[in-house]
Amino acid sequence: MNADAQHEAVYGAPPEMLAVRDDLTPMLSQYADLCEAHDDALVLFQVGDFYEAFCGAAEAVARTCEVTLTKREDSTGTWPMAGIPIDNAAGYLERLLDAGYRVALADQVEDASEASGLVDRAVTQLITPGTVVDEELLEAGRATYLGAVARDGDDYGLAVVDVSTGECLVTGADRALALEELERLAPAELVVGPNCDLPSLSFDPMETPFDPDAFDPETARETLSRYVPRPEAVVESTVERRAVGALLAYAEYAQGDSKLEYVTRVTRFDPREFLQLDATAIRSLELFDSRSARAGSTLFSVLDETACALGRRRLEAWLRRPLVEQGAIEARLDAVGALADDALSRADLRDHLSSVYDLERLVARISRERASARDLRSLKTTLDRVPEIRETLDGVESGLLADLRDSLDELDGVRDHIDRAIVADPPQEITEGGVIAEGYDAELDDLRGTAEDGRAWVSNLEAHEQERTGIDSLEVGYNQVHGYYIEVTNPNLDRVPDDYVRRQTLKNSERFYTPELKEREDEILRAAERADSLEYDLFCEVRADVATESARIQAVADALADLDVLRTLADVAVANDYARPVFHDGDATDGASNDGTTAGIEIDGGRHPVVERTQDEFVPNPTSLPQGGVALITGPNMSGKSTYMRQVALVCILAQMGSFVPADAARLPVVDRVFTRVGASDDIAGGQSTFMREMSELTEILHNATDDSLVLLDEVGRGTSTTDGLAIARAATEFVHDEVGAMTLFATHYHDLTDTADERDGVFNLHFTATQTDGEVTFLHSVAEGPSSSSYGVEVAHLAGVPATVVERARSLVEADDEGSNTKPGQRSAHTGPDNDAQPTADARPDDDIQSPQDGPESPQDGTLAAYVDGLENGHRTADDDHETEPTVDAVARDVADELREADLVDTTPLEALNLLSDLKRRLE
Ligand SMILES: Nc1ncnc2c1ncn2[C@@H]1O[C@H](COP(=O)(O)OP(=O)(O)OP(=O)(O)O)[C@@H](O)[C@H]1O
Repeated sequence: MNADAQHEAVYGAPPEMLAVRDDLTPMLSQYADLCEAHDDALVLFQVGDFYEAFCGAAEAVARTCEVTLTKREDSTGTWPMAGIPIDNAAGYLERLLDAGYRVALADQVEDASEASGLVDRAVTQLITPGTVVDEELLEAGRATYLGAVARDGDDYGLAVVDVSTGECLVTGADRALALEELERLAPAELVVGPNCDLPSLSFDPMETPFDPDAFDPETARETLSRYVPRPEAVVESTVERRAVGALLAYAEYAQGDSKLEYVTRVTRFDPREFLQLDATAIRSLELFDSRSARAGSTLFSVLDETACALGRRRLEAWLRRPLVEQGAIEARLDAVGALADDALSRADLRDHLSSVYDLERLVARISRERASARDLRSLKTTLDRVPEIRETLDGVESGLLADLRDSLDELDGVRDHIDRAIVADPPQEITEGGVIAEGYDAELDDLRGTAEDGRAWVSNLEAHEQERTGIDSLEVGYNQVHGYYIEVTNPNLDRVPDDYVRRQTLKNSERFYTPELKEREDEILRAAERADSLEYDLFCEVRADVATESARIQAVADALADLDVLRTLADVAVANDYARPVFHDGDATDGASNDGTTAGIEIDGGRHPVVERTQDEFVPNPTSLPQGGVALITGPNMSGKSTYMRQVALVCILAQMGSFVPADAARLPVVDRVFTRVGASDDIAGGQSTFMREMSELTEILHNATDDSLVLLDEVGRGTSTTDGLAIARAATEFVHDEVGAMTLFATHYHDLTDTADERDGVFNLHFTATQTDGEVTFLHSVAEGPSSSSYGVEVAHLAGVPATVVERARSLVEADDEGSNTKPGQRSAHTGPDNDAQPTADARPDDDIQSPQDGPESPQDGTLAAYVDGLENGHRTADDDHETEPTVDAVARDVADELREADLVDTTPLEALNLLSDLKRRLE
């Protein structure tokens, strides 16, 4: 989409114009200059009411915006041209952005009527996915980030800014963590520093080339010092400083090389201060985006009862970044609890917050000098709510709510100022008067008085002149071109007095003025014009004055956002019957845990917050997952395994973001990370090798999970042959149990895997079942202890109405397989086949010996999964695994390789070569 080749003809001055540079008309010459100066964007050039583009850029605009490609002809040539109307440019700009273009708006910066010759034009704004500030191009409830990444050896710095609100975040981490954070923040546009070497990302940011010098440590310090007094106090390393410095430098450049006044806080965070959710987990738990077409089928949409855009963005941030500090989590839970218990305050808060405007964006517009008088009034309306909100919070018992109430600065000065200065219902335009309230400025009142007196004199003039001249039909009127006039019809012209001066002749009448009328007119116009321009100046002064309070207003915005989220979480908890989770510190004596293991996740009557909304009757299920425990979950397709696993993860995430949870009760540890690996068939990776993806996600988990992590494995190993799949699944289970110690839920169709529970204390089986009632298959959706019956799949096939002959044949195959098989892990056995008989997939392939990629001489002999699988297959890992290894692909491959090595290609005819190849291939297969 963002093809450079495509942009070559679009960005920069059109070569055909440069060829006749000296002969171009002044306007096109100005266009070419601006294109040259902004050769990293498509220049849209204001000509009156249109933005125009020429040559290659015109073709791109015409194609992308579906507008007509016309041409401009002059003495130097014929130039392809396309234009978009300025009045509704937003929709067109959006299309250009979506098509991957960066756009520079070259506006007329002087009044065309005052210009002597060519109107001055300048690029006033660069519009790119990460720098858009126009309301129409922004999603109200979502932060749009611009990001920058810098690298120093193994350390990465990452910074993002939301240019529409001024929120600026910076962090530093090793490569893996930084990439994870980058995925989580998913900036719309990314400035990548030298040598960063980023892999392909799961989202699709516009990568922006920018001056590498901006990443220089000293330059970055200088940039950052424009925003914070002591850069060293904000960031923790040079690489963080380089990232945030370059980021701000680019944002300034995009906003016309000026400081971003509304960036009043640069906040550093450590990813480890939050529950880490990588992009895979965010996606597979469907926190924000759902793979299902059903509306409202994400966790965010279930929670989103926010009353204002501030709250909506904050809710998203909290859900993306649940906490790990128990005190902070409890503070949020206390606040949610207090509001949940107080329906009246909750309703009042909702009411007040729903009339709160998007303060963060308002303040940014005010600082950027783009706010209108209406924006200032919106600010006032919002601030008017603050005392009421404070009052509502007076009676509510919670430390956090009390703190938030205290930080709600009433900003009386700002409110009064706006109230005194700006009329109650100002016009959208700020240059045409009617904006400043009466009594605010004496000079303005005088000027308005003069204009008013003049108009009053004119309105009396008609009667006065009718009486003086005796012409009853005489009229006094006004038009834009000629100003005030006295109109006399032709039959009365003989009675016109001598002081009437002819102004205009019409068909049936003449228009006149008198010297006094002219004088009054000049007076009125002078006063009105002067008043308009004074109003504009006064308005700018008020706006600038309000801008000096940006930081205080942003602090109010911050508190309102938090309040809206806490109120929302309370609403959701009450409406959906959620319970307050209790956190324990992992001590078994602290309760709940049964058999001496350390207490882990204990949930009574847990529900999936999203699925329960779409289901007539959702069956709640308990969870008891000790710390370090691995639950192997079996059961037929559609029985509820994935839903169950996800609901456990969602309960943990909700709890750590400070929300009540969909359960009767929950006792939880604070988890440090949630990992998910969902099965190949569920994977949206599409054409890529899903197995490779599955394995790299598994590797990621096994490397990074800790004993405080929650791991969901859904059908791991399904992407390859049954033998390898089962071996990998077993190895992964053992590894995660023996080496990692993470709380793990593993849904599997490999029935053989359930044996692992006999070998390891911390591994246990759970299962889901189905029954048949009146010929209908019913999934009970309730979890039970122990493994699912191994032949269950065939029974489900039967229940599902698969023809009897097929079911019988399947049964006899299972029995035959049972009799003739080993039960060694890694080999097909009676139960080895995935028990998801209702779903004939790749799993149903006959047994084969495709070697797992981890095998072979290069296998690392360390504590990795690869080594583990290797060990298993070679019989060294498990004490009771004393079977001979089946003839493996190793031996065949070695033979084939030897034969290839020995083949004398010089003396081989093409036919012989083909035969050899075919033979080797057959043996390998
Ligand atoms: N506890 C429950 N109560 C009611 N309905 C449920 C419950 N759990 C799941 N369901 C319903 O069953 C459907 C299938 O559930 P789920 O995808 O979890 O099954 P599964 O066992 O993981 O299937 P597969 O093995 O094919 O992935 C869900 O979409 C939901 O409609």
